[in-house]
Amino acid sequence: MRLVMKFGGTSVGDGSRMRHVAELAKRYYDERNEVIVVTSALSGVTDALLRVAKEASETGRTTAVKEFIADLTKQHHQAAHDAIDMSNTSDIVENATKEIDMRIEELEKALIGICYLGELTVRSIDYISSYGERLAVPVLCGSIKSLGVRSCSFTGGEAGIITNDDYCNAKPLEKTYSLVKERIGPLLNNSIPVVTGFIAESESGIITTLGRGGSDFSASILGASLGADEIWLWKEVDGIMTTDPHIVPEARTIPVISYIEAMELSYFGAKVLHPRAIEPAIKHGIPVRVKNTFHPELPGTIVVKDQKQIKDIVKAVTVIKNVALINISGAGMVGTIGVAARVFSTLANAGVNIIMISQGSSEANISIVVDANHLDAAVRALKDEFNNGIVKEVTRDRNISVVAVVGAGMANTPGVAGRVFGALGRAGANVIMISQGSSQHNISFAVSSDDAKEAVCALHREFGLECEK
Ligand SMILES: Nc1ncnc2c1ncn2[C@@H]1O[C@H](COP(=O)(O)OP(=O)(O)O)[C@@H](O)[C@H]1O
Ligand SMILES: N[C@@H](CC(=O)OP(=O)(O)O)C(=O)O
Repeated sequence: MRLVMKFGGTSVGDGSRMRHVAELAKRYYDERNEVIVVTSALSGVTDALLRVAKEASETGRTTAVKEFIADLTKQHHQAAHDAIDMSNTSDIVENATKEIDMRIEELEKALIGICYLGELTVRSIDYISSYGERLAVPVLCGSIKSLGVRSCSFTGGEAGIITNDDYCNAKPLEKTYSLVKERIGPLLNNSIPVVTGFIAESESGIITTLGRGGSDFSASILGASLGADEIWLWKEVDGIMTTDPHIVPEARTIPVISYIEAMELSYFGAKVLHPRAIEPAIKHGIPVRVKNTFHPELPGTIVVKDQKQIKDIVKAVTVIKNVALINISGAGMVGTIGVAARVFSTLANAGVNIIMISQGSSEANISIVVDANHLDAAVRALKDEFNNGIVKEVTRDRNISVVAVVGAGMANTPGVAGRVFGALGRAGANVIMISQGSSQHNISFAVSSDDAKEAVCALHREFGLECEK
């Protein structure tokens, strides 16, 4: 089989985990599979890079940059020593360490530059955050080599992933698919190529990123380009589960799920998949498997085009935190044509990401859930736009979460909404806003963040998701 295997940040969290990942890749390679490895940054490194870049631009403190660089160097040197087997040769660890040092030197220069400039553009954010993955590849590639398997490393751009220049959320261009095939395809019969997840390159060779959590997307792009038999996303969980196991420990693994359900789950906040991760896989009909790096013997979840038999009405419950509610109200809105259009174009022009919308039939009120980071910009833009009395009030609430129940079995099954809201009522969770897409594959609603955990637990119980069927 031709397999693209992506390992997330927790899976490559340190040197001993990297070593385990290298052994896993070798095991499948030795079983006569063609294996391409995609790696994320060591867990926490992308967050740390973004934090230090922001601090550098705000405070200009070069000493803080130097301290960060010293820690990062130590962390990656240690990882290289722990991941790379030195019983045969010390060259591999020396080469990996040299590459790490070279990358870190470039990174330090860029961060010091940001200190002096005092500004951080989206292009610089992508450049800085790319170093998480660029520091991880020499370690993983070295680890695989030290196990006696040929390996070479690539950045996403070197592998052929070419995007538009929508920094921080770049989209692959069509030529990616043939370029990756041309560059990586010929290497598969006698080596395990290791490619950085998350990062790519624009047509003019500038580093771009595919958005946070974007390594899943990279794996899917590579899998689609190379006509993989399956794309395997290795994580710290047993698969796609009925809800986040960190919220409800009784969550169970979903053995089979359709593309559409998996996409809905990720749109509604299940951090297990990047929201765009399976688009290329869908387009090329490639199954995606989610597996646990630390329990490779478990089958995980397989995401397929169509599920033959749908026995569960609701497959999973998700929660999106970090959102906020805006309420736009005023008697003048009733019967005034074009208010909604003005609201949405104003928010679009302000770069606000809208998560949920609801308008009562009285037309005197529009409620919108937005990304919490966009709240201030959204309220400012709406107040500027409606300063003529049609809208009386624009209010905000930051203490909001969106909970969703997802499942293709909900379509045409009467009574699901009744059960959802009945369960929430019994749990004492106050529903602030409701939305159901016409696909009938999800019902989502906003609650106070204080009620979110209870709401998720109540729905998980109501639909029998915690017990084996
Ligand atoms: N429905 C779900 N099923 C599985 N994991 C979920 C779900 N919803 C949220 N999660 C979270 O997604 C995370 C995915 O695993 P992780 O190893 O962090 O992935 P990656 O490193 O690829 O980003 C888990 O830590 C888990 O808390
Ligand atoms: N390192 C990047 C990309 C990524 O996908 O990471 P992870 O696989 O750990 O979610 C991030 O943190 O966003």
